[in-house]
Amino acid sequence: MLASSEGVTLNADMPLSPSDTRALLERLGHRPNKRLGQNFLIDGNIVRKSLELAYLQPDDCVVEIGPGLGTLSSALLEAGAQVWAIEFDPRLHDNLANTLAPEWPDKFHLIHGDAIDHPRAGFALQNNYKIIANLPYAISTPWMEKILAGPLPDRLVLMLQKEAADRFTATPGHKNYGAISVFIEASYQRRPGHRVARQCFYPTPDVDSTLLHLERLPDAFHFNTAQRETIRAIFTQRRKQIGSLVNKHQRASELRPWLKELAALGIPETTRPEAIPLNGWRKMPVLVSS
Ligand SMILES: C[S@@+](CC[C@H](N)C(=O)[O-])C[C@H]1O[C@@H](n2cnc3c(N)ncnc32)[C@H](O)[C@@H]1O
Repeated sequence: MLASSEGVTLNADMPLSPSDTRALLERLGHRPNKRLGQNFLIDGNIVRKSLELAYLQPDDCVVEIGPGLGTLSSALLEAGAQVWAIEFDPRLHDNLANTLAPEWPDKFHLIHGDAIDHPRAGFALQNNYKIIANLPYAISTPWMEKILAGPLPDRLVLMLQKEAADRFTATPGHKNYGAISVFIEASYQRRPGHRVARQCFYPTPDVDSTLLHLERLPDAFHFNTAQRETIRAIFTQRRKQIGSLVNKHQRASELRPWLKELAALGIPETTRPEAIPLNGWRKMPVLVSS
C-alpha cells in the first residue's frame, strides 16, 4: 500500500504498468474494445489525484462507471470506500466478479449492464454519494444528463475526453456552450480541470483527456424534465434569436412570459441561445411534461 500526502491509500498491486496491463489482458484473452472506450489507466498518480480531488473518506459511497480491469475500484476499496460499479463488457465484468468482488464481499457492489440504463450503478440511496469514474467516452454526455436528473451526487471526479470536458464547463458565448453546460452550472461548482497525458492510458487513445472535478452547490438548482427537454431543443438552433424560437415553439403560450423575464435581466429577444447566461435559463417557467 502507498500512502498519499492527503491520507488516502493506494494499492501498490494495481495492474498499473503497461506491461502488467497487457499481461492481464492476455491472461483474460481480451482485446481492448475501442467502441467501449477501453483505455485503461496505467498511471498511479492519476488514480491518486482522482481520490484526492474527491476528498475521499473511509466509508464514502462511491459510484464508478466502467471499472474495466479494476484499477480505480481497487484504489477506492483500499481507501475504505463502498463502491457501486457497473461494467458493460461481459468478460471484464466476469473477471472482476471472480477476483475483486469476493475479496470485498461487503464493499464492492458490481453489476453487469449499461450505465445509460443504470446511471448510478444500482446505488439506491437518495444522497451522500460521490462519483469517481474514467468514463467510456461515447456515453459521457447522455450518462451525465441522467445523473443531473437527480438524486445529485455531492462530488464528481470524471476522466473525460477533452471535448466533453469543454462542453461540460463552457460559458455563454463559447462555441461549446450548450444545454449540458447550463444544467451542470446550475448544480455544480466547476473546478479547473487537469489535463491528462495520453500516455497515462493503455492502449494510448488518439484524444486528449481532462480530469474534471465538480462540487455540488449548496443551492443546486434543478430544471425539471420538460424544462430540460425545452432547453435542449432550443440549443439545437443556437444561432437563431430566442424571441423567434419561443414564438414558434409548440409551448409558445407557456414560454412567452419568459421573454419578459429575460428582458428584465437585460437579455433582449434578439439574443441567441448560445449567449443566454444561467440566470436567464433559470427564469424559464416551470413546465409540465406533456
Ligand atoms: C475508459 S475505460 C475505464 C476502465 C477503468 N475504470 C480504468 O480506469 O482503467 C471505460 C470502461 O467502461 C466500460 N463501458 C463502456 N461502455 C459502458 C456502458 N455503457 N456501461 C458500463 N460500462 C461501460 C468499458 O468496458 C471499460 O471497462
